This record gives sequence, C-alpha cells and structure tokens, in this order.
Amino acid sequence: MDLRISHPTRSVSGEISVTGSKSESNRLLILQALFPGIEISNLSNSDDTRVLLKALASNEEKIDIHHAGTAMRFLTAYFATKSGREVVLTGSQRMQERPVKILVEALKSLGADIEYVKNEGYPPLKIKGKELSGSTVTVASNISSQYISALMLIAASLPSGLRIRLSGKVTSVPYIEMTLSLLKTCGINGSFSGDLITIDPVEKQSPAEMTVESDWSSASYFYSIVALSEDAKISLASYKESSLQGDKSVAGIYKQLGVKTVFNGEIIHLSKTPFKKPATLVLDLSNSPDLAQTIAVTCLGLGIKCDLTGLHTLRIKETDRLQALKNEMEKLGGEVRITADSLHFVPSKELKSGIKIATYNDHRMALAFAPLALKVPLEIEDSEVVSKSFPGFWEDLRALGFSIENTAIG
Ligand SMILES: O=C(O)C1=C[C@@H](OP(=O)(O)O)[C@@H](O)[C@H](O)C1
Ligand SMILES: C=C(OP(=O)(O)O)C(=O)O
Repeated sequence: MDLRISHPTRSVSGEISVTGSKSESNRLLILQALFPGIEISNLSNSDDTRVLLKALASNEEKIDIHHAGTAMRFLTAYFATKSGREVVLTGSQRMQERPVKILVEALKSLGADIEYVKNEGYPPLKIKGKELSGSTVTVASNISSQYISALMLIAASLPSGLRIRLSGKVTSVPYIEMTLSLLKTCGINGSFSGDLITIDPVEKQSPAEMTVESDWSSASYFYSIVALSEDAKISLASYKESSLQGDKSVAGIYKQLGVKTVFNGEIIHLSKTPFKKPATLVLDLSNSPDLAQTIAVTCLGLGIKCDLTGLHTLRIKETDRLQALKNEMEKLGGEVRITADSLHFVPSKELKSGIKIATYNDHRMALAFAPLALKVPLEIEDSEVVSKSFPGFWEDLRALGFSIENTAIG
C-alpha cells in the first residue's frame, strides 16, 4: 500500500513505546534454543524476530526466513550443530543475493556439512547438522559482523568452545560486543581483544531472566522527527543508559542537530532545542550502519551538507542502500555522490513537494523518509515494508499528529 503523508502543524508531542531490539531478541532466541533456562521479556515484534521464532519451532525440511539477515546467518550456524537435523534454509530473492560464504566456509572448517543449493556463496543452503569438532577458526571481518556473531552464539555449545581469529578491519564492532555481553549474562565466559575472540565451552549454564531493551535503530526515526519539526517533545520507552546497542550513538549525533535527550529511569525524553547548523556533518558510521539512512534524510530535510563514511556494508543489505538513497534523495532536491563506502550530500535551496519515494523492499527506506513529511508532503510506496523491524510505525506516526492516507483511496 502506498501512503500519502503530511503533518498539518509541524509541532509534535507524544509518548511512544518502541518494540524490543531485534538484534538482542534474535541472539537471545538462539541462546535459549541452545541452552534452555533462559527467560526473555520485551521480545521484538518485528518480522525478523517472528521468522526466527517460527524457524526454531519448525520441524519442516524447508525454512524460509524472508528478508531477515540475522535469522539467516544465526540459523546457519545453529542448524550446522543440530545432529540428526537436515534443513534447507532459504529466504527472499534479495536474501539469495546477500553473501554467506565467509560464514559457511568457517563452519565447514569446523566440520559442518553445508551445501549451496543454487549459487555458490549464497542462500539457499542445505545443512546436515552434526557435532562440530574444530575449536579454532579464522574469519574475514570486513563484510558483515553477523558471521562473527553467528559463530559466537554456537561457540559455547562446542566441546572445546571456540577461538575466532578476525582478519581484516572489523566492521559493525558494537554488534560483536553485544553478542559477547549477552553470552556473559547467560553465564558463558568469553573475551574479545584485538583480533581474537575466545568463548569457553559451557560448563554449568545458570537460568537467566533477560529483558530486551527497546530498539535504538527504531528510536532513530523519532530523533529525525524531532530534528525536522518546528517544535517537539517525544518520550520513548524502554531504554537503558548503559545500552548494548551501538545505535545508541544516535543521541550524541542528533545533539548536533538540535535534539536534546534526557533519561528519566527507562524513559527517554527528546526535545527540540536551538542549535547552530554544522557547515558539514561529517560522520564515520562503520559502527552504526543502520543509522545512515536516517541521518542522510535528516540532513536533506534540514538542508545540511553531509559526508558520511564507513558505509561499505550498505551495498549488501536489504537493497543497495547507497544507490537507493541517491535515487530517492535526488528526487527531492540536492546532489548526492556515492562511492563504494561513502555518501556526500549537497542540499538544494528547497525541497520538492509531493514526491513518491520508492522503498526497494527495505524497511529503512520507508522509516527514514517518512519523517521528512514534517517539511514537505510526500508519498511512501509499499509502506508495509516497515514490518521487518517496526510493525507499529505508522500507528505511532498517527499518534504524533501525522496525516497518513492510502493513496488508492483519497
Ligand atoms: O548483528 C546484528 O544484529 C546486526 C548487524 C549489522 O549488520 P552487519 O554486521 O552486516 O553490518 C546491522 O546492520 C544489522 O541490522 C543487525
Ligand atoms: C541490515 C539490517 O538487517 P539484516 O542484515 O539483519 O537483514 C537492518 O535491519 O537494517
């Protein structure tokens, strides 16, 4: 469904409860399946978590995880260790274009039995579970941290644990740190220092009660809303000052764009404050790739030049996000130059109104462009895409005073 969006007053206030982090949820679900006794609350209601839950409960031979990158990577490792279980793990057309070879080869070097069903290096995968014998593996770490997290999640279930040697520049580091922290909370010992990760085999796993923190990547869209509004006060639940999520960096980044964050217990209060526009916003986002679209679009709306680097992983996500950003941002005005790993935006004098934004099967295209309706009315194609990470998004926007109509009706 395509939506027409605007905001009649440009002044925003409200209280929003954001669903649990899909990254934390999907790690904890794999750990719970491997080490019973883990209780989880505030689980994400995203499609990516639902498909993982369904896959873990399934006895079918074929498992389809749609667009969910973490589910694909984490389940590849999980099923490789499940003796006696045979599955074909597949996903959407785009998932079949997202590389998985580094993980598959690492698992094979530990003794796993995995075959490519169609194209070498890509899903679908035929996995025959067995006890893995190896205890050391070297992994290229500049393509996706999800391969490393996948290995870390199964590591404690291997007889000797696992030593993972990282080669190349490590990307999306906070996600690796998140995995290690969650392992430790579940009573599993491990360390990450320099290019070496060590996870001990589980000895006596103690029962753990885990509350998933709300999703900081989802919070980023409210930061953008506050930045683009005339005036705003939004409170978001439930967040922690000592978050495991790297995207918490959104709070510091948006301080430069006039958004103040105040923690009050588990609620964060966002408000619009006067600020001096930076001449150019320069950021290396290699630790927070999922914030790139939000920030680029906020800069477009505020007319701020930006140079965003560290974006090499964006080309292999739900779509080629660099190309998608260039295409859609330029429709509204301004110039966007992209390289293999960066985006450079130069604003135009004004934004074009009524533009239709294509979303490329990528939730973050819809989520990132919608806040721009505070500046100009616009249309978002295939609005359902948001359910990959944030099913309640459009309802939350309505609660904040956005006018949202189905273009097929009005
Ligand atoms: O481990 C995770 O939960 C994630 C890691 C990141 O991927 P890459 O490591 O591929 O950049 C991120 O973009 C993705 O949304 C979630
Ligand atoms: C890249 C993302 O997810 P995944 O890689 O898990 O599909 C995302 O949610 O932005």
